[in-house]
Amino acid sequence: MLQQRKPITVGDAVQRVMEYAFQEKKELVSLLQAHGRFLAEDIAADHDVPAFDRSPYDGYAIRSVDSQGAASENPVTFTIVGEIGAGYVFEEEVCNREAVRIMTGAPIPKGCDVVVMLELTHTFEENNQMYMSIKRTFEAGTNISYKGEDVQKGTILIEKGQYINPGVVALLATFGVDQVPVFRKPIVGVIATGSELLDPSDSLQPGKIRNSNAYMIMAQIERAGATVKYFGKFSDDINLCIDVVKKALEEVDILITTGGVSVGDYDYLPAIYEAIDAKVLFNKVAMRPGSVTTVAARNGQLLFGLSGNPSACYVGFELFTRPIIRKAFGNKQPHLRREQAVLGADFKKANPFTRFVRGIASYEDGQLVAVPSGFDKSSAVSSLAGANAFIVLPGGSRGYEKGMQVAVLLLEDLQGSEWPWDNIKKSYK
Ligand SMILES: Nc1nc2c(c(=O)[nH]1)N[C@H]1C(S)=C(S)[C@@H](COP(=O)(O)OP(=O)(O)OC[C@H]3O[C@@H](n4cnc5c(N)ncnc54)[C@H](O)[C@@H]3O)O[C@H]1N2
Ligand code: MOO
Ligand SMILES: [Mg+2]
Repeated sequence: MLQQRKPITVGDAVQRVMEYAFQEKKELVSLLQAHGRFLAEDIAADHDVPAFDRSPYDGYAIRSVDSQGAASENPVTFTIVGEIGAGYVFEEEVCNREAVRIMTGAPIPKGCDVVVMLELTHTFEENNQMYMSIKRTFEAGTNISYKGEDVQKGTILIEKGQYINPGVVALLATFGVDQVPVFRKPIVGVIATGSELLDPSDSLQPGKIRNSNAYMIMAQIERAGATVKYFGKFSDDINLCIDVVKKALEEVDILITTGGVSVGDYDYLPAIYEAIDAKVLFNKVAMRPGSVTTVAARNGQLLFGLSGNPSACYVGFELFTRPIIRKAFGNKQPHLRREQAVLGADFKKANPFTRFVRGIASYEDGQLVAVPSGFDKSSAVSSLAGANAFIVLPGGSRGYEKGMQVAVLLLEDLQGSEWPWDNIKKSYK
């Protein structure tokens, strides 16, 4: 007699998985390789930025005191005593009614406390000497970019766990971090099971389908930030699959299989977990699609048994595997970012399990609106391409109508959320 599986809530299932989060590991990568990684240490400023007072404009550096009395009917003339471009230092002290031609980014010469923009000056030559005149006064400090005005020495600039975006790369370069401490990417193995599977390059044959899940999961692993190790597709042969799973576990941090987790005659994953002494954390989740998602643990390693149905497989990865990967990066918000949205279309099919409808969330007049992205069966592959969100429809006996408030989980978002599973309630008009 078939043993009934007991469904648990999605939140409980995710929690069971997160208890197996593994130890973060650090490595150094060159700055050129750092984009898209996660910082493994806080980075503090070891100098001010700017590191010296500098000019924000092209013009003339002068002493404010010398501009006193300047007016349109009373221009004040300065002797130009030198010129300084960015990257150079003007060594002499600037004295009474002297000006130094200065370029944007150059250090302010000693004695000067004002930069006059070139457009406000008149330059002329007399007896082989260059002069400059101005027709207004300037207060001390006009047009000076002060040392430390951007960043002060000692400030924590970027915290451990921060995603390294182009702006973070700029800071790392500014502070000379050319070997960047980042969290090591977990290696995630992928195995596809199913005697019906063909490679994408194969021609279709009767009863067969192309293996889309493995390629989809590999792209999801990369989107989550981890490294992929693909072991291939295998027919439903239990002994072969046991060998492959065992071998794969020696080479990866996490192992994902797709297919074979339900109750069919050739659904061998439950037997495989038993054969290799893996402890099943759950094998039924109160969700659609992906109710058969099974997760097992063995020697601290997690095995994700994702469904063979493409939409179920996709959802299972994002809800259960993604946060484990993000956690390995010291990320404090490893789960999909949750937002509130207005349902943009009726979804009348009631279901006792919480639905994760693949959807498109977009702003309309400042309001986030979510609509399904297409065909909604667990077996659907077409609706995945357009999806940027899951529309979360809690289980119940009634359907949902356009205009209701719903939670959405955003798929392409880097910010994530700490724990999106509390207070997901039914919303009735
Ligand atoms: N009697 C029951 N039957 C089923 C149940 C159930 O509770 N009782 N659950 C259904 C649900 S829900 C799902 S989801 C599927 C899960 O199936 P499996 O995870 O066991 O996966 P398979 O049987 O191997 O395949 C299911 C489906 O997906 C296609 N598939 C498999 N691998 C791939 C791949 N790599 N790329 C693309 N498509 C793939 C496969 O051909 C099947 O059509 O079980 C229900 N049945
Ligand atoms: O696990 Mo199935 O995806 O609920 O449809
Ligand atoms: Mg099956």
